[in-house]
Amino acid sequence: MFIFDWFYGILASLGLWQKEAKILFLGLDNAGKTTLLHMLKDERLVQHQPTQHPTSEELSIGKIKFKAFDLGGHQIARRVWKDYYAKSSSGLHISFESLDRLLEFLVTVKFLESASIIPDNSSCGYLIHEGQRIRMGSSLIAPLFLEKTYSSFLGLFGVWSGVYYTEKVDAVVYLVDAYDKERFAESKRELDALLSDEALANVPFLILGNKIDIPYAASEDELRYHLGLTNFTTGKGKVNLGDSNVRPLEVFMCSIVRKMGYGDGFKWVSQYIK
Ligand SMILES: Nc1nc2c(ncn2[C@@H]2O[C@H](COP(=O)(O)OP(=O)(O)OP(=O)(O)O)[C@@H](O)[C@H]2O)c(=O)[nH]1
Ligand SMILES: [Mg+2]
Repeated sequence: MFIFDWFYGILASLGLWQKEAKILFLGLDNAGKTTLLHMLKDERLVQHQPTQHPTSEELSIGKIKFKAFDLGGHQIARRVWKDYYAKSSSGLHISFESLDRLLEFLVTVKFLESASIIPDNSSCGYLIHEGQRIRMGSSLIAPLFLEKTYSSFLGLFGVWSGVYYTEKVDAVVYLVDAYDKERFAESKRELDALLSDEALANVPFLILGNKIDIPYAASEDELRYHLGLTNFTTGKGKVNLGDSNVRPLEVFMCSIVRKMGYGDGFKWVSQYIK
């Protein structure tokens, strides 16, 4: 079948065949995340509006599953990054008010023992189900069992606005605009926050320095230096990190529009996706 062959070809060339991978595409706005996702998806170069809402491309053919999440990089969008990698259960996205009403209802019908929204700085909340405390992220993520069991109620309440799966992340692809040197510091800050987040401990990071087709874009060494990665990358090629507890991390320079560089990056990262 044409589609199969074509898709298989792309994944195989990226070393992702027969792998079920959840990959997050992160990085500042304008770094090239959406351009990359679409290039991987249909090898087409498309001009995109800045991403306002998280989108995901879930491609699944036969045994091959490949799920990429493209989260916007502008400042407000960065606040939801965490919802995509925090170790919460699978969930669905509902609004604050609706959640309040929904929880009250579920307690009344004794589906939940108790439920409360405990707002803190990140306005996260918890609900208690079968003695377990289930955290809900900043955008209020209720667990999937609600969706499964009570989707009709949710329909009734008109609260369902989409399901987000927040199981384990297999890899993070972090894009940096190598031409936009003024924003290296900002990009470093966001990267540092991700690297030091417990929920992402040991998750492989592929750092892509994009747009090297533009003259005067930073070199790989320059980018490593400005991102503070000079002594932290784990080596290109096949490096067995085995039980060393070291997070795979490497920088690859690329130009998405010229279709170069990122393939090597994906090949590199795929060896660390189990
Ligand atoms: N010169 C050059 N421009 C690129 C390259 N990749 C992406 N761009 C351009 O960079 C701009 C931003 O690309 P997007 O893919 O929309 O960036 P994004 O990271 O998704 O941005 P947000 O959605 O705002 O987070 C677009 O104008 C792209 O055409 C590249 O390799 N070289
Ligand atoms: Mg985008």
